[in-house]
This record gives sequence, structure tokens and C-alpha cells, in this order.
Amino acid sequence: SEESELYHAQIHLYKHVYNFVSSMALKSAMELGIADAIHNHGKPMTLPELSSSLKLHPSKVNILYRFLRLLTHNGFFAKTTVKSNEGEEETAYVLTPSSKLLVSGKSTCLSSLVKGALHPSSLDMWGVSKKWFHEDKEQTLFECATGENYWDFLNKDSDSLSMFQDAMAADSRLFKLAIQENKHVFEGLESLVDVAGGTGGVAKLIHEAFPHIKCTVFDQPQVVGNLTGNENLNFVGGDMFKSVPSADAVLLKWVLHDWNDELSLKILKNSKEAISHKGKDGKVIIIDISIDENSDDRGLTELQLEYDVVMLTMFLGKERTKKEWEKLIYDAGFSRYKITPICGFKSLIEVYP
Ligand SMILES: Oc1ccc2c(c1)OC[C@]1(O)c3cc4c(cc3O[C@H]21)OCO4
Repeated sequence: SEESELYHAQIHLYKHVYNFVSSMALKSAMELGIADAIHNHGKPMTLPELSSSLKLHPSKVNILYRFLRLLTHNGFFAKTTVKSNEGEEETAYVLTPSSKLLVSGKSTCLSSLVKGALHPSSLDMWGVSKKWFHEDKEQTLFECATGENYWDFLNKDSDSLSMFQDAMAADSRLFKLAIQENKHVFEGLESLVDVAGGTGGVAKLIHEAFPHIKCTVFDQPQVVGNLTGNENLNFVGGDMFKSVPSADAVLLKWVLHDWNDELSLKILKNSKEAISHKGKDGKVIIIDISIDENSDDRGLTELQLEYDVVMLTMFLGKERTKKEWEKLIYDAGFSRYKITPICGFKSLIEVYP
């Protein structure tokens, strides 16, 4: 009926208005260390046990309950019952696979990504979106709001830079699984350069899995300046828009989505130059989102399209469809490529000269 369509539309609209509350509840859970408290408790944890573990004022217990109720509904915690000393059944909370990603110290901990992605520096810019749409300048929403390029912001504020690098390193640690599932991509390589490799999170994983591969982390001088490696893991400072150190393979993980086509083409052409000594045996390994327009996984596509808008608003970057990757790869002069889905929402794209 017309009414039910209206009511469904209303719920759809209100859900999108208040999606941020679920994001902020997740951020609060990360900041409070709820997952750590339950993990360290070693068994289901009641609300009073959790509240005192978090050192919350007694007046906050009911607030904690209301946040846990939403987070449990959203699949971040689960409820069970435990016997109290007096033999009564009491509700207790346990972790789910999603909140296990918030347990600190584990290689799968994504807390620093939650912190970075939901930091005011990623959110405040949305206050000027109308002005941004109506201005004639081609700049990011971030620049429109702050007057400066996001990378300049990171390079001038060491706390933000380390927060960003911690987030990238967290995501890279999950990449360990992808390496194990795709060993063939790295077998046979004698050297690899991780372009925009930051503090070397990925290079360390590759070095652990393939100790004989000579790994070079290539990033801006102020990023790698004072980092020291070992005989098969070294750090080189430079500008990927000018040239890339030569190696058998170039790795571009979560890099090209930060840049528009013109600049991505530059990075790819410099990467092609870097592997040119290897002839047909050289390769460029791209790890990024490849949007599958025919996918029926609406949740996955929603995340990929959200990342596209995040890249647009912060870097004038973009997430690319398979067709867009193909055009970029061929425009850069490569002859063929192979796309393998990895890490749930990203793809590993092997590109050959
Ligand atoms: O190439 C990438 C890959 C992921 C991310 C990037 C850029 O920036 C946006 C983002 O939402 C983000 C913004 C951040 C952050 C981490 C973070 O993760 C997200 O730490 C500080 O601000």
C-alpha cells in the first residue's frame, strides 16, 4: 500500500540519518577497551564486572548497558548467561568475530583503523560539503574545510601521521593471510619494492614469509628517514611521482586509490620503469578495491562505494571498477593483468609489462 511504502521509506531514511550513532558506539567501544576487558576476563563478563573493569563511575553502568545493547544488536557482542554466586542466572557478554578485531596486541587488531577513520580530522570536513559542491576549485572536501592538502596535514602533524601509519599497519597485518593464500604471487621474486610502504608493515610480513626476497620500503624521506632495516629489508626515501627504485616486483598496496587517474598513471609508469630490467618476468602487484558492478553482495558494494567517497573527499582519489583498472593498466603500457579477490573487500591485481 502507499502508506506502507511511505513507512518503509521513512525507516530507510532515518536509518541512514542515524548510521553515525552505530559508528560512534563502535568508536566508544574501541576507546573504552571493552573487547580487551572481555578478552582478558577469559569468560563471559557481566555488566557490573565489565563496568568495574573499565573503572566507570557506578552512575555510568546503565549507559554502558544501552551502548552494549546497540553494539550487541549490531553483532559486535553476544549475550549469554552465567550463574551468580547465589546461583542466579545473570546476563553476560562475550566477543564475536567482529569485536575480536578490537582486541589489542593481536595481529588482527583494527582498533587503530577505527580510531583514525573516525577521528575528527576525517569527520569535521563534512560541515562544508555544500560549499565544496558549489565552488569552482578542484580540491578535496578536506582542503575546502582546512585550507590544506591531507598529506601536508599528516606531514606537519606527527601525531596524525603516526595515527594514520598505525591504521595502515593494522590493515597490513591482516594482509598476512592474503600473502599465505597467494604465495605463488611472490614465489620466484628476488627483490620487491613496496611503494608508499610507510613504516614497512607489509614489507616485514613479506620478508618473514619470503626471507630470501630483498625488500625495499620506498616512501617520502620524512616517513622512512630514520627507519633502519636489515640485510634484506631496507628503507629508501624518494618521490614515487619522479622515480621508483628498481626491483623484480613493485607492490602498490592501498596506494593508487589515494590518487586520481593522471597521478596513478604516473606511479604506474614509474613502476613499469622500475621492473623494466626483468623483461617479461617483472610484475607490479596492486592491492586495492576493485568494484564489481555485477556483484549481488550489496553490503560489500556499499563498503566499496563508501571507500570511494572517502577517497574522493580526502585525496581526490577513487576506488576503481574492473573496467577502470583495465583502462589504467593498459594506458600505463602494461600488456596484461590478473585480478584475485583478497581480504574480503579488496583485490590483488598482478600486472605484467
Ligand atoms: O589509503 C588509505 C586507506 C585507508 C584509509 C585512508 C587512506 O584514508 C581514509 C581512512 O578512512 C583513514 C583516515 C585516517 C586514518 C586511517 C584511515 O583509514 C582510511 O588515520 C587518520 O585518518
